Amino acid sequence: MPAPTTPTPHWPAPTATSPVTATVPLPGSKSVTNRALVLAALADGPGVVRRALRSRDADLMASALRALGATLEPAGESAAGVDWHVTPGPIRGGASIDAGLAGTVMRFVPPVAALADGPVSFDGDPHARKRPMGPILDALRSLGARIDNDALPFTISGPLAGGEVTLDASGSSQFVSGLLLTAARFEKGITIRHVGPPVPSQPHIEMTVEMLRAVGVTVDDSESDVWRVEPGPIAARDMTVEPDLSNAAPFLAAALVTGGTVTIPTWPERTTQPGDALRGLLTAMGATVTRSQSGADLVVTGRPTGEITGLDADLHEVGELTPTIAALAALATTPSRIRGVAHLRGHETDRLAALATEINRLGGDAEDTADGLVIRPRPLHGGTFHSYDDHRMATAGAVIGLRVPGVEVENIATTAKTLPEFARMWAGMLEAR
Ligand SMILES: O=C(O)C1=C[C@@H](OP(=O)(O)O)[C@@H](O)[C@H](O)C1
Ligand SMILES: C=C(OP(=O)(O)O)C(=O)O
Repeated sequence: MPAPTTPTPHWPAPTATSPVTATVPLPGSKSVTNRALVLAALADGPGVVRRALRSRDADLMASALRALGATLEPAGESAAGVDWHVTPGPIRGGASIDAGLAGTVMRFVPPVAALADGPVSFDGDPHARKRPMGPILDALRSLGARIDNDALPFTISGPLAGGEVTLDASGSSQFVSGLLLTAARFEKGITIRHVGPPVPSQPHIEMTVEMLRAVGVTVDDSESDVWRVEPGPIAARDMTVEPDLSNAAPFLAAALVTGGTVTIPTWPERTTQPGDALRGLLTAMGATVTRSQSGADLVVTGRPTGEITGLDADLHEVGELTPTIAALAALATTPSRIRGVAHLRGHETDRLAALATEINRLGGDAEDTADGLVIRPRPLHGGTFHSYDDHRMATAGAVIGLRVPGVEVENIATTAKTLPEFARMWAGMLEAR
């Protein structure tokens, strides 16, 4: 596939000269932040979203909700994030929403916009126009909205009353999450029925359902592939965002690659974040995964030799971990097969094609299959690792560069989508002792 070019200088990925020993505190989860902001903007009174992520995707969400009538005031901003004081307002029409490349903005905000008193237009980055939107836009149409296109850019006009809808969410769980987040505000609530191949990223749907219940919304998910939300108020709350466990992935991978130890503070005991699956995945690849003495932190240690074992894994539920796992697989001593992630072709870029192309560009042996990747051991060499404006491609390049001298990641700044401080945190991890 053609690699996009950008004018920014390439980032020389640092190569580790010794095992890393670092503690890496992570800012808040993108997925939790953007759900919490939507719920706060739709609530029945003022609320607070604490330790919210500041990043491109989160800032786009904040701007979108402001444009639709909510007031968001930042307080206590630090490296850990920001406390947003959110005061809901009547949902206003006439806004133009920039979704950037954020799936959460392009799928979670249109149902909010359908509550507005006038049309709302949406657009985003050039690649955002290629991301799948059809099923959620058709669902909104069948509930009464008028929408003039089947992908970005589009204009949506409500009102919609809610009711029953059937859709195929095999392309993205965000179609379901987006409808669920606003549904209590529809006059009739919603019943969503998924028909088609399995919905990916179930933990993200559980995250939506759990967060809705935490703000007093009644959700029935007792039948598989059917979700029913009762109409009613969304309670104003004080919510705290967990650290982003998917963004822990490249840092924890560094423990395996360098034969070192990486600690992530305040890893939740129980969470709906898919990043929690890293505990099992990294163990399968040779890591020792424990909790700190206090029990609060996650500690991952690689084999002293730095040897990484390939794995055969279905990542359908945790697709956003694929780029990091693929980077580790490219450094492993045995073959890997990643399955169940055909939907990654609709992510920030076609991640299956991009990963295979970039691993092979460095001399590796990777092949994209219909629903995943096959990666076989082969020595890698330096070269440019293109990021395709995809934050997780950029961090995958950084993981490979830890071991392979001369890797240069194109457009490292794209990590700002969910972790603007990535390059600085990466350098800090390598300097820590
Ligand atoms: O709801 C969410 O916050 C997300 C759901 C998943 O989307 P898909 O189901 O489209 O993979 C995930 O990959 C994305 O990073 C975030
Ligand atoms: C798929 C991802 O993002 P988005 O929320 O834009 O879908 C991701 O972060 O890996």
